[in-house]
Amino acid sequence: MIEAHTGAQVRAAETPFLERGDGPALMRRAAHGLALACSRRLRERRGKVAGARVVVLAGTGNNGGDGLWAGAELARRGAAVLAVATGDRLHPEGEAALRAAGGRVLSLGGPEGAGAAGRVLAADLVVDAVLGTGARGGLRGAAAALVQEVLDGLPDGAGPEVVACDVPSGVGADTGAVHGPVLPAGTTVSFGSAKAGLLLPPGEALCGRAVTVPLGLEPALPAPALRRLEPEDVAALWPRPGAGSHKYSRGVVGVVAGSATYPGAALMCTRAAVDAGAGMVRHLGDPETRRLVCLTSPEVVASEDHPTEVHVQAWVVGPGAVGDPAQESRIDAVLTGAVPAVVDAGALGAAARAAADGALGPGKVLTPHAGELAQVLAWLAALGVLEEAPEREGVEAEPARWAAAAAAATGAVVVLKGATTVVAAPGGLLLTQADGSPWLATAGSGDTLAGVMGAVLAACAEHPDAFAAAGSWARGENRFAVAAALAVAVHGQASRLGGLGPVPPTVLAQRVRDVLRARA
Ligand SMILES: NC(=O)C1=CN([C@@H]2O[C@H](COP(=O)(O)OP(=O)(O)OC[C@H]3O[C@@H](n4cnc5c(N)ncnc54)[C@H](OP(=O)(O)O)[C@@H]3O)[C@@H](O)[C@H]2O)[C@H](O)CC1
Ligand SMILES: [K+]
Repeated sequence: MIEAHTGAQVRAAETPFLERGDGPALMRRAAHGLALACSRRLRERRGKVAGARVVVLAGTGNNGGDGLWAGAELARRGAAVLAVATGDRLHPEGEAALRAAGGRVLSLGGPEGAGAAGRVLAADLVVDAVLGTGARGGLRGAAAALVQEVLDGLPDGAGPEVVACDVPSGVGADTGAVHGPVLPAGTTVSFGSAKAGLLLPPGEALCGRAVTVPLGLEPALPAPALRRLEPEDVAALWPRPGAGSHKYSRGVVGVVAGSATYPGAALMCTRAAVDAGAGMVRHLGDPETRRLVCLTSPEVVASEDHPTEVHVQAWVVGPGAVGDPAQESRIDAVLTGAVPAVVDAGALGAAARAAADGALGPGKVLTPHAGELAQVLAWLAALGVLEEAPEREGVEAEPARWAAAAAAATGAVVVLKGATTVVAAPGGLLLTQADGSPWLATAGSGDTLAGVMGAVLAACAEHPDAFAAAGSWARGENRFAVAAALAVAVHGQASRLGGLGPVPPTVLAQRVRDVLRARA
């Protein structure tokens, strides 16, 4: 499991060390880890550190200090190191160390400043140490202009290796928000803990591979602000049948999906629930869709019942269920009922209305993409539950903020789907997953995800401690968020199985089986 913290959390854990006078030691440790990561990149790129051209973009604070100390270490290993001071001052000890090791300093505001972009573009490696956890907003003035000039001058697919110090400057360390121009990093080396912004969209796309350097303050860190499940967590947590299991104890998934206009959504959703290992799958829908479901997935029991007439552990409602009054009535019954449910696509509007009325039942997991979440937020604002609602672009700029706002306003888990998917629980738990291939962005892959999620939700619905192996944070109501993150992770892993390429949703469902078998 990757655990990430906010800047404030790391600073709080750091305070006792600073009070004991250990600040310089912490910085030396951080800088050494940064220098090691830079040396590794240089060896990969050109075989050795000696003779490499290194530019350190150094801001005025401790982030700049880390960069300068790391630059000093690289200079001692024979690199030609130039620090570009982006502000009116530099960390004094860091600057002295760099100069003592033979490094040089150029002031961006001085006469040589005009040549700085050329020096950056000609470098083998650039350390981005302008802004860290103390940043307010993004790069400004001359520093922003320099980075923009470098971005404009970067040749396609080439240019210097960029190593970001703690966080790429301009990416919000806590939010992942991108403020102004940012130099995309190949590697981000963070200290004490990964900062939450490295695992949040849209900033994550600018962070490259993440490396964390331990500083010794880790035991003093509080519960993380954000978590991410890794493949070994998925293997450990995915619900598996025991010797005494039977189809009902493993979890029955009820699917309210499809309509005469969109029968395919029901086929993909039910197929995925079967392939993800549900004990049993029931489908409720119109006669033609039911016939097709039974033909493509004979394992599914299809009927014209109302949800109040069948017993399931979890529902999936919404995929393709539009323009059909009988389906809408079934969806309303599920939303106001006590059984957990994945609420997707056409059912999201009804969920927002139910939440505004205080009628949304417990254990609901909403699965919008950015446009759908903007719509849900607009409904919640119109119904007086939220004060403001952003456009789709606003959701994309701050996905975690708006997923969390929707979770708090509805009392449901919100799964905001994207290249990095954000899972926000109403109690504040936050997980993100970035396992999927870009080929996942295809019609029907959301129907498949909903089916997979329904299978996990059904398995944990009656077991508050289903994921307790992950820690006490995963217990109780939070298990629904863990179930959602597990489904997103497996769905993403399935999309990458066998290499990158097209993955039609029906093929994806089969690959879910393969992922689960491989992780058994
Ligand atoms: N986590 C740890 O235990 C350790 C962290 N280290 C490193 O320290 C930074 C945080 O350092 P800090 O000095 O608090 O903050 P920054 O270096 O990020 O930036 C603060 C300076 O930058 C100026 N500032 C703020 N916003 C902007 C902006 N948008 N544009 C330009 N300049 C900005 C601000 O100056 P002002 O005069 O404007 O207030 C500050 O001077 C952390 O990220 C780690 O890299 C330790 O080295 C090891 C322990
Ligand atoms: K930085």
